[in-house]
This record gives sequence, C-alpha cells and structure tokens, in this order.
Amino acid sequence: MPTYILALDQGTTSCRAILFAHDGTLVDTAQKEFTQYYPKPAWVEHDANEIWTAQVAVVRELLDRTGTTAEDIAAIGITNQRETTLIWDRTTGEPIHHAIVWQDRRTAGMCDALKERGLEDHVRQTTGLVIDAYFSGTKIDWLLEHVPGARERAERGELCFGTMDSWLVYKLTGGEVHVTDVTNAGRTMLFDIRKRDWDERMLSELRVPRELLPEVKSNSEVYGHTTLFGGSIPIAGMAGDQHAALFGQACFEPGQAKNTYGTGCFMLLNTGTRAVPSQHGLLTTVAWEIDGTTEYALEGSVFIAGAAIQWLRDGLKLIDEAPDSEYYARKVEDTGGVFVVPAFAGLGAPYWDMYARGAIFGLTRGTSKAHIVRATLQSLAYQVKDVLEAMQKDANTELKNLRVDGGASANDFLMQFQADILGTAVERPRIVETTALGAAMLAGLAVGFWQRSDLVATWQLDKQFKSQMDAEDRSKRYAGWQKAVERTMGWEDAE
Ligand SMILES: Nc1ncnc2c1ncn2[C@@H]1O[C@H](COP(=O)(O)OP(=O)(O)O)[C@@H](O)[C@H]1O
Ligand SMILES: O=P(O)(O)OC[C@H](O)CO
Repeated sequence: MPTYILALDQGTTSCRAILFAHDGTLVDTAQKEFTQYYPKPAWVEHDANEIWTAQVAVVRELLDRTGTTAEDIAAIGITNQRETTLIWDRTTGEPIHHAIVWQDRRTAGMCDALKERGLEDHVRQTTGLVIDAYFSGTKIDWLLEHVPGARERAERGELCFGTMDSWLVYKLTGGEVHVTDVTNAGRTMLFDIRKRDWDERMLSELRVPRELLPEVKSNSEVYGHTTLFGGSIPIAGMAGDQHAALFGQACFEPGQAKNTYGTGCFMLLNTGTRAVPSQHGLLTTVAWEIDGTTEYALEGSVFIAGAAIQWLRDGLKLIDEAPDSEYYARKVEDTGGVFVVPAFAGLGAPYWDMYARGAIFGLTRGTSKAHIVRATLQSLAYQVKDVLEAMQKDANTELKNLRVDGGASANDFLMQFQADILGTAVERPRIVETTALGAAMLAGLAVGFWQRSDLVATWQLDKQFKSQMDAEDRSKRYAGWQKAVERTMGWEDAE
C-alpha cells in the first residue's frame, strides 16, 4: 500500500520535493536553488533545463534519504511559480529561449499598446486580470516575435507553450502530455475564467496560435504517469502555487484568506462559486476546479517581498542570511523615519504601475544598517496592508484573521508588525509548506488517498500574533508609507 504523496514545488528561486504522510504530516523535504538571470535591468529569466535537472535531483535526494520507492508513493502533486513563460519544441523538448519570469518587465510597452487599443475592460471581464507585463500573454508574444521563425513554427503546431506545471508534466511523462490546469491558464491573460476556455479575442490581439497552447485540466485528476523514479506513479494534482497554498491552508469556505510570503507576497480570499470582479485593483482568479465545480478567489499580488530580503543579503550585503534580518530589525526601536519601497519590478496590486521603481526615503545622518533592514521588513507588511484594505472593500467584509505561510512567515518580528499594522490577528500554521501541502492534497483527493473530510484537520495553529498597536500610531505610520509609495510611481520612463 502506498503511504505517501510526493509534492513538487517549483518556486521562483528553488525547486523542492516534499513527502507527506496520510495523517498530513510532512515527512521530509529536499530543496535546491537555481540561477536567476538578469540580462537587462528589470528583465528576469530562468533556464528551464536547469529547473528540470534541479527538480529531478531533489526528488532523487528525498527518495534516497527516506528510503522511499515509487511503490510507496500514491501520487505526485505539482505546484509552481505562475506566469513564468516557456516555449519548447514539441518533438525534441528543447526550449527555444530561456523562460521569461513573472517579474520580468520587458513587455511593459506591449501592455501600454494593449491599453491604447482599449482592451482593459475586455481583459478584466474575461480573464479577471489587469493588463500588466506580469502575465504570460505578452511574454508569449515577445518570444514568438524575437526568436527567429518561432511564430511560423508555432502555427504549424511544432512548439509548446507552458508555465512550469506544463513543463514538468511534459518532462515527467517523457514528452507525452502537454497540459496545464485552470489556475495556471487563468494567469495567461488569454483565458476566459468563466467560460473556461481560451479567449479568441485575446489570442488574436496577442497573435497566439491555439496550436501552441496546452489542454486545460482541472486541479485534481490523473494527467499522466511517470516512470522516472522506478515504478509508474500517477501525476494527479496540479495548481499554481498561490492557489495550492489557499487549499493547503484549508481555506475552503468563502471569506477565508491566506497570505504567502515568498519571493513575492500573494493574498487570496476564497469567494466560493462566485467570480467577484474587483473595483479596487485586485485580480479575480480561479481558486480551484475539482470534480466539475469551479471556485474563485480575489487576489492581491505583491511582486517583491522575500526578494527584498534577498536584496539586503545579495545586493547590499547587509546580512548573511535571510533570518538575520530579524536580529538587525530588533537592534533598533524604530526605523528612525526610514521607509523602503521595494518596487524593483514596478508595483503590483493595488497600484499596477509597471514604471514604479524602488526607493529609500527619510534617510538622515543617523540612519544605520539596522534601520534599513527594519524598514525593509516592514515594507512587506505595508504592501500586505495595501492589499488587505482593497480586499475588504471589494468583498465588503472585515477579515478577523489572516492565515500566513511561505519562507518569510518564519520571521516573528515581521509577523508581529504585520498584525500590528493590519489591526488583524495573524495565524501561522505548523506546516508553513502549505503550497506543497495543497498540491499533495489535490493529488491525494484524485487517487482516493484522502477524502475531502480528512483535509480540514490537517490545519494546526503554530502561533497567533495579535495586534498591539494603537489605532492612531497605526494610521500615522501607514500615512508615511502611502506618501513614500506615491513618490516611487511612474519613475521609469515608458519606452
Ligand atoms: N527568516 C526570514 N526572514 C525574512 N525573510 C525570509 C526568512 N526566511 C526566508 N525569507 C525569504 O523568503 C523567501 C523564500 O521563501 P519561499 O517560500 O521559499 O519562496 P519562493 O517559493 O518564492 O522561492 C526568500 O525570498 C527569503 O529572502
Ligand atoms: O515563487 P513564489 O512562491 O514567490 O510565487 C510566485 C507566484 O506564483 C507568481 O505569481
């Protein structure tokens, strides 16, 4: 009898493999970082072959270390960084170019042109998105335009487009299966989230041939099998990482929300079977589709969160490791009036400004490294507040608590400041690998390893952070943040 579900979590900075047991416990995990390519300012690329090699390596490492064989694994669930766009040769499996990462801004001008052509309402109504370089659509157009012969080859059906979910399934099945799931399809700016089909108008506006696109599947079903790790294992769950995290946080009821602090920060609020349009700069997105029922979510996407801590580490060399940020932040009582706005890739929700760029405000002769580190950590929490304010207005509800996860949710200083600045309790579960857990749950449901009723009990509280800040202090600080954000907007000139 198989005893585990294997989750593959293909994130922006690393590949992970995680084993979950039937009682929902995390048995073990293996992780490997891969190269980030920055060929020009605000361009970000990944080598899909390197990602594939890293993903296989972490699975092998995990199976070896735990003495697990293919026979012990009931199913594989895949979850991935969304929007990151890859095109590869259908026959050879060779990518035609590096993948263009979700943070990449090279198509900002193409997005402006779409806005000028009056497409904003259509995009919002059909795809639930705003026009932004974040999504895959303009990245596909860029690749077809800039790689010689690519558009003609795509029209002849010789190429495959996919986000990292599609890529992994294609590779795991030896090139047999070219699919994606509704959550990932919904981030392309080409997909009608209510009709559940590619949108003809967007395909034609972005000159994307249907032949290039994967078949769109639900989040919990058998897509194919892999024999790469010994016996045959079904691949049975697949979802974009933020949707998987919503599921892994057991936010199954409308009104429940989670926020993931990874490279970026992504807050999703379950809105049930209703796709709620946003009036306040959020996205309407598919939460998941299971057994023919589609549920939706409102999403606030913040592009730079943990990446700002990586910048402190790798760019400024102010800290050696991400967790050191907590130590330095606690060395000072406040930020000394400093605000850091990490708009390195423009600003996402609720501002959607592709031309904003990062800045540090309020510097004085007394500003120290600790002030800058503290202000950078606080910038994550302020961005989340921007999103929560918008969400409460859109959903016409006040959130009593917020479930959190992701790498930076381990930082107690950040979590306490988050609760303080929101005025809302922040709840961190025991398993913060909720993205992987969600993917595992989706796969486990498909093969009968779990029933839906088993899943709620997997959520267990680790720590609750309650707001301790008085309302006046909170609004004074937030006003400072809003002033700083305003000054970063429109910084970069449009091409
Ligand atoms: N203790 C910490 N304090 C602040 N940030 C952290 C901490 N630990 C990790 N991070 C940040 O979290 C991110 C990694 O989180 P993870 O969920 O693995 O992200 P992703 O899935 O996007 O690769 C990194 O950007 C890192 O800088
Ligand atoms: O890799 P993460 O966890 O930062 O998530 C990336 C998002 O899916 C991008 O939309």
